[in-house]
Amino acid sequence: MYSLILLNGGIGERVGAHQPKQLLKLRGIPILVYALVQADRIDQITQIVLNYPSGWRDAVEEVLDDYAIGTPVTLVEAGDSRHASVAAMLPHCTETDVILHEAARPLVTREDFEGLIADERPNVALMSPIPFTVAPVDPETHEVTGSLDRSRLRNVQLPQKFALADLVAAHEIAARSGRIYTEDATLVADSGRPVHFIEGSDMNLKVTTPTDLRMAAFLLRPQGDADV
Ligand SMILES: C[C@](O)(CO)[C@H](O)COP(=O)(O)O
Repeated sequence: MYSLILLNGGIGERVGAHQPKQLLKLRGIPILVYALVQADRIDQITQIVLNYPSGWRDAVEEVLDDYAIGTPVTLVEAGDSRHASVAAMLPHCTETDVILHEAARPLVTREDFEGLIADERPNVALMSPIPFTVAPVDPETHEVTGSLDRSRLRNVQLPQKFALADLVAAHEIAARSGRIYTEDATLVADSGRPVHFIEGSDMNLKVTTPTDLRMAAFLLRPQGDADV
C-alpha cells in the first residue's frame, strides 16, 4: 500500500496568475482536482499527504470538500522549496511505500499510477525520451560548453514511487551535503540506491507557463470535441 505525496505547494509565479496555478480552473475544474481524483480511484493509495502554499489552506480544504475526496488527506504547509516540502511531508506518511506526484500535472492517468504500482522494483519513475537537444552552457558568458548524448538523457516526470526508507535516507544524505534537488528520482539515485525508469507519455504535461495552461486545456477537452 502507498501514501501519495501530492505536491501542491508552489505559488505558480511563472504562470503569472493572482492565485497558485494549481487552484486555477481548467475546463471549470481546479487543476489540483485532476490528480486528486485519479489518485482517489486507486485502491493501493490509502493516504494522500497534500501540501498547500502558506495562506491557502482554507482554499485547498474547500476543494477537498467540493470534490468529496474519499481517501484520507493529511495537509502540510509547503516549505521554501519543492525539496524542503517533500522532506517535511515524509514524516506524515503512514505506509512503507510512497508515490510522489505534483498537482501541476493534471493529465496524469490511472495507467500512469498503475504502471508504477505493478513494477516490482522499489524505486521507479516515469520518464520520457528527450525529443530535442539539450546543450550545457555557461549562463554568465552565454558560451556553449560541450555536448550531451540525448539517448542517455530522459525527461523526468512524476508520478514516481519509492520505498519510504530509501527516500528518507536519501533526503538525510542530501541534507548533510546541503544540495537542493529539483526532484526526487535523481536525489535517490545520488544517494546510491538504484532508481529505474519506465516510459512516460508526452501527454503527461507539466503546467508551468501560460502556454502550458492553454495546451492542458486543449488536451483536457471533452471527448468528441473537434481536433485541430
Ligand atoms: C519535478 C519536475 O516536474 C520534473 O520534471 C520538475 O523538475 C519541476 O520543476 P519546477 O521548477 O519545480 O516546477
